[in-house]
Amino acid sequence: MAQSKSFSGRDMGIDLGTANTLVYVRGRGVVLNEPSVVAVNADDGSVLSVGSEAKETIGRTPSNIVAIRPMRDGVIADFEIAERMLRHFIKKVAGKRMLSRPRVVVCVPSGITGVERRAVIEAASQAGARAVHLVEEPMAAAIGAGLPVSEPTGCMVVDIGGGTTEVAVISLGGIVTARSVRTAGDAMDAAIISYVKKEYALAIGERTAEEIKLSIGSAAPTGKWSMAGLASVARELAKNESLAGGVSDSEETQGLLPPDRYTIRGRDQVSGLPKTLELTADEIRHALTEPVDAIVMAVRQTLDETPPELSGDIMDRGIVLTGGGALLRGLDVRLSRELDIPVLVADDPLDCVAVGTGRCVEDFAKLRTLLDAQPRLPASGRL
Ligand SMILES: Nc1ncnc2c1ncn2[C@@H]1O[C@H](COP(=O)(O)OP(=O)(O)OP(=O)(O)O)[C@@H](O)[C@H]1O
Repeated sequence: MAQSKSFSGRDMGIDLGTANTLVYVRGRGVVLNEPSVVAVNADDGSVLSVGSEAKETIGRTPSNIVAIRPMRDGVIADFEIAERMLRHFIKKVAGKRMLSRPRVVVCVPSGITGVERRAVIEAASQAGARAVHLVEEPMAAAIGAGLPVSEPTGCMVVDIGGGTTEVAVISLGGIVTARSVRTAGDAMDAAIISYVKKEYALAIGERTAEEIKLSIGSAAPTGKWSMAGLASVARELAKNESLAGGVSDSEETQGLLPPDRYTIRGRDQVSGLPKTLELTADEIRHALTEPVDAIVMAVRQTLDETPPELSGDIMDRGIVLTGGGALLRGLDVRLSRELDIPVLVADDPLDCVAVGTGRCVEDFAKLRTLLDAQPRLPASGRL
């Protein structure tokens, strides 16, 4: 992987995500997939660790170490730290002695402003790129999901990441209508934190909330876990490494039946002491109502703005879900039921954006026209 091999000089595609950063190297595929987290010494500003190692420190740092997520809501919230993170990942992949500077295609949310675009280009250039091109996230997601983006037929992709949900209708190599809402996986975690606090006066951290979501979260009552869902839960939980709590019935996970209870530990806000609590899937589904409703609403509004001919294509073809949030159990069922349109989860939804960005690197000359689109008018931009 990236640690042992140097891909110096090879062009790269980078999915600079709120939750995870993935790097695709030309001719090699995805060679790096790490959390978008940097641990910094607050005393002197030095970077202590980046990626998986830094994520370990979230919620556990002594006061002089801060774990920073430089990407928030899908945009660069802390430019300096984002640049250091990018530089670290590019160096990790390209090797310390970069013989030639790579061309880099970076994937950005569709609602990004001109200032934010320039910030991304500058960060990647400072990190060692010789040329930087941007591809919009829903376009990359659609390419990665194998949708026929260049054909004169409408297809709809909904990419649910950590910070943003990107909804887009694509036809003839361009985004016809798009919506980017700042409600996605992180908002689901926040909703779980506030539910547990309100109902049980128990304080839990982001990592525990995410583990609850991965283990028993859902958008509609569902039956079995899909293989893709189960694999992603294992992968994401492994990134968090040590579980704060535990799934109550391990046989249920092995048999592909989602568990319906999850045990957590947190701090009782009244006594200040550690407390153990068992949560049910039903109450977590209830806790997720607001973010899930916001995602359904974003898709509905985008459909409302879609020209009728393209709507017909989408009715026939169905809506394709990508991004980690696509794996929330029952989300496809819920969307399909509310919108009366078939909804499909892409294969490997967590990798679609990186793979699509990678395709732009591999077929640069052919897909060049899909890159560096200018920001659209606010009506179809970020809410
Ligand atoms: N099985 C699952 N069920 C529910 N959510 C999941 C699952 N697996 C991953 N996620 C969530 O998906 C999100 C990460 O998805 P992804 O890696 O696509 O986002 P990102 O690209 O980093 O974010 P953004 O697109 O906003 O920049 C996290 O919030 C994570 O908790």
